[in-house]
Amino acid sequence: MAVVSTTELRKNYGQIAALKGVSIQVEPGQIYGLLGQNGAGKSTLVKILLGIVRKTGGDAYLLGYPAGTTDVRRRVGYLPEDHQFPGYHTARSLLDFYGRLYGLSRDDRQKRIAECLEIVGLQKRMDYKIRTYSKGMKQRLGIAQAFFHDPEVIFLDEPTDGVDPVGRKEIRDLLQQLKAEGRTIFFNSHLLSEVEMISDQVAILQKGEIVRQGTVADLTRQEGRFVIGLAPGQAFPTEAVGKIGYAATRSGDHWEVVTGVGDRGIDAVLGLLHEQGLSLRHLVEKKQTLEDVFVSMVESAEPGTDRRPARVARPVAARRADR
Ligand SMILES: Nc1ncnc2c1ncn2[C@@H]1O[C@H](COP(=O)(O)OP(=O)(O)OP(=O)(O)O)[C@@H](O)[C@H]1O
Repeated sequence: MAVVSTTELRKNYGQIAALKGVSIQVEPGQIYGLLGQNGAGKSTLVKILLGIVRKTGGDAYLLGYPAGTTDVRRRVGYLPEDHQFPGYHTARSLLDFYGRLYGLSRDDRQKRIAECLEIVGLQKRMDYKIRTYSKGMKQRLGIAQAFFHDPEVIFLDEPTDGVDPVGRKEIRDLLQQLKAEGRTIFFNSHLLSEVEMISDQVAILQKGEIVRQGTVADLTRQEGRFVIGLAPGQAFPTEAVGKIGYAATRSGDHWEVVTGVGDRGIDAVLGLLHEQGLSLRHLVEKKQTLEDVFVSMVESAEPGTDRRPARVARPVAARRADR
């Protein structure tokens, strides 16, 4: 059973169509990365799944139940974007507070606090006030809060936002650890290299629509392009390769050979190199980065149109109706 399943999910905020028929599936034990520009609808999708915002149409299921089902929330952890834990709390007192909300006994809370803070590497600072924590420490504490009650699925909104490269690596390792424990991780991020490094599945959301989804390998593959390197001093037989119907261009110390999409493959070129007594030192199918894929997806959008419009204060009744 899919952990998250949406079909033709739609959400309108008044005139604004935030989601225009989104269909996604997240399988158990995956790290699922949701990408999109500001205002693409990422938070809206997560908020519908968590029952914070009501859908306008379509279907949304979380752990097999309609999104928003109260009992399912116990099985879910959530780290919101820009969380602001009160600075007067310590890591220990904050998790104790959440433990009481979850209805854990005093003994269970003490045990779980020690375990969780050890996992996120905050045990030595657990009695310091949160206001003395760095951004990376606050994010790690936020993640500890999200998995404190041992949830099956964890939603993380920009978990590495504002964190330095070392802190980001620590958070990536932490997410891998949570995945190794069998949890499903659903996260939003603007940091495409992060998403590329840890996600099993990725979806790109643009103006309320999923424009690409698949594994990182699927999304970044450039079918029909190979990069070849020969032993030092050997010249690539561009002309001979051209005669058998392949275009080759030099790129630094390597040559890029276009085979085109289909069954043709690169074998004929390799055979020719062999016949000519050349020695192959490097051969890979060319890949693009997730950033290349993402930029090519969104560059067709008119500049600025995907930006979140300035919020205008609206009557309370209208805002309630949007929920
Ligand atoms: N409560 C609301 N009332 C009216 N419009 C809203 C509301 N919340 C979001 N929107 C609009 O819905 C669209 C999607 O917003 P959403 O916050 O889901 O995008 P996002 O991808 O999470 O953006 P960001 O990366 O900036 O957090 C935007 O056009 C936004 O202005």
